[in-house]
Amino acid sequence: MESRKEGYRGSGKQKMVKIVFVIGGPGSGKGTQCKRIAQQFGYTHLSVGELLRQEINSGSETGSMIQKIMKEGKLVPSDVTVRLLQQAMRGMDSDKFLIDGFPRNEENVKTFENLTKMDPEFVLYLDCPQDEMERRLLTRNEGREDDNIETIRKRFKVFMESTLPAVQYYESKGKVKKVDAGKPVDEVFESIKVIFSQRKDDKVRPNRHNHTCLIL
Ligand SMILES: Nc1ncnc2c1ncn2[C@@H]1O[C@H](COP(=O)(O)OP(=O)(O)O)[C@@H](O)[C@H]1O
Ligand SMILES: Nc1ccn([C@@H]2O[C@H](COP(=O)(O)OP(=O)(O)O)[C@@H](O)[C@H]2O)c(=O)n1
Ligand SMILES: [Mg+2]
Repeated sequence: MESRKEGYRGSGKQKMVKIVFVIGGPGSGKGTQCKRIAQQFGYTHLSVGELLRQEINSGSETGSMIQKIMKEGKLVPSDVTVRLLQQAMRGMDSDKFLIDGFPRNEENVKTFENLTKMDPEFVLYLDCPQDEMERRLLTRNEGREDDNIETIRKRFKVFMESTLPAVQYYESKGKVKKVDAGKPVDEVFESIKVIFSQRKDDKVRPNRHNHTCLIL
């Protein structure tokens, strides 16, 4: 399917943007691969988890609500998440967004559709065995409150019960590109490169100013 830019009207201003969602279990390598994709193909990388952590660090009331939910490995209400995402997209002078860690459930999907009237170009699904994801998270060492074995297990459960149905929704629309994310980083990126290189808009190497990863 040819890529198609969507009108983004959330702020009153019209902005033509293209979005790709990156979904995968906790520790599947979303952040790692998104950085590379952003650099090589000129996308702006937005990590929804990082946006939520920024809100926690701002000390707002919403932030303390988010912190409790994250610690439990649960999902933040979609209106909060999508609002943060919209704000971040509005603030960036970019027309290609790689949205990492979103959607996480069907409510995320519906809220995004309702508020932005946009559809992703496609959904990159990083498929990784759970024991490998667990190993990676336990050695990630980013000081995250949710990277402990108890919360990790809860996050796996949420992934199976809530996120996989969202993947299935996009599968039914023919929008999912799945890669085996259990392999070493470079090998996973090789598979991802094939997917992005096949797309007309992404073939051309981006200009250098487009390489920014906004949040990470
Ligand atoms: N393919 C891979 N093989 C081994 N380790 C990986 C791989 N991809 C990522 N990692 C490491 O695993 C941890 C989780 O990766 P990350 O990109 O943060 O995943 P996610 O954003 O999906 O939770 C990090 O420490 C990262 O360096
Ligand atoms: N769409 C999203 C994304 C993240 N989150 C919350 O943020 C946490 C961390 O998300 P993340 O994407 O940074 O986690 P990783 O998969 O990168 O390990 C999740 O476990 C949820 O609590 C959410 O509620 N909704
Ligand atoms: Mg991540």
